[in-house]
Amino acid sequence: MTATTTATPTAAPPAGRLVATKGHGTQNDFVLLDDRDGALDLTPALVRALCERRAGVGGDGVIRLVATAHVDDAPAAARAARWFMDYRNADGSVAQMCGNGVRVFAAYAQRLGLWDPAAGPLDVGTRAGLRTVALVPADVGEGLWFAVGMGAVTLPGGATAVSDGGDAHVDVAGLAVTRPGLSVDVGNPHTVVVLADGADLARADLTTAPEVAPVPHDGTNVELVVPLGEEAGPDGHPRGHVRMRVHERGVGETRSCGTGAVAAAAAVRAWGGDQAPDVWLVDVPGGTVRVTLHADGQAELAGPATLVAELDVDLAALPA
Ligand SMILES: N[C@@H](CCC[C@H](N)C(=O)O)C(=O)O
Repeated sequence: MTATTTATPTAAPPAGRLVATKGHGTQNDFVLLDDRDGALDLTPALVRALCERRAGVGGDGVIRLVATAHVDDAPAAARAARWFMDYRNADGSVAQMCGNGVRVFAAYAQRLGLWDPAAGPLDVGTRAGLRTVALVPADVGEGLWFAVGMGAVTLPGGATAVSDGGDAHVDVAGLAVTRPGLSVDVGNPHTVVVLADGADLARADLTTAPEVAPVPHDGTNVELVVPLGEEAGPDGHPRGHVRMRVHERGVGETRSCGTGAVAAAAAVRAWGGDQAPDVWLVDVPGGTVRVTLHADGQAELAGPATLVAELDVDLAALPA
């Protein structure tokens, strides 16, 4: 049951202009567009121009808020949501899901008057299915975080043991040897590689995409993780802790990836066996998020979402 409100439509911008909002979740940054009536022709070229960091607005991706009724290729499960997150990577490609993005989408829906958190969670349609967002107390710092029901997390290559490491081989520039990688599906594809320590993590060169073999059919996001051990959580139960860097499909290295954090937690728990914790803090260059892995295979991602600026974009001034 979605808790959306009936908001008055915004006035259309003048011809040649686009009203946009800039936001981020742990410094994974996005250009947000209010296209609730589905009138915008969001071409790959427009996405690339908006995301361009020097001549454009700058972002790891574009998030278009649109009524699900206007999305022809929305999966059946997403049709229960009134609003749909149409997510595009900075290179113009379409992605099924974005864990940081869906939190920022919720903050944006709230700002637009389309969601009242006091009335209940927000249902969000995505290409990976239905996602649900609610406000929760922050784990790190003050204020509120956005907690997202992320759906099922699966290991397409099967569960693995530490000694096996995974179902793929990953070659990361800057690291001497090829590492095992574990494929994790969070609605979008991930390959998680465990490293020994922070020195290895710092040494990894993510200015080029890690080479994954066998080559994933639809590409993959690659997470490099270093386990940091366990600590007691606020409820007294042990909580796992990892540090992560990520190379995102369709973008390059980013300062955070929410689906990647879920994949990292799922992989480290698979390597750790039955005794591994269900709750994980994942430190990324842009901050910290919390992942909860439920016994039924469902995951929750919690973290901050920040709206930074309202922008009046001159389309004619964007790079070609
Ligand atoms: N940064 C996002 C993931 C965005 C999509 C990804 N690059 C893909 O192509 O699958 C996140 O926070 O999950």
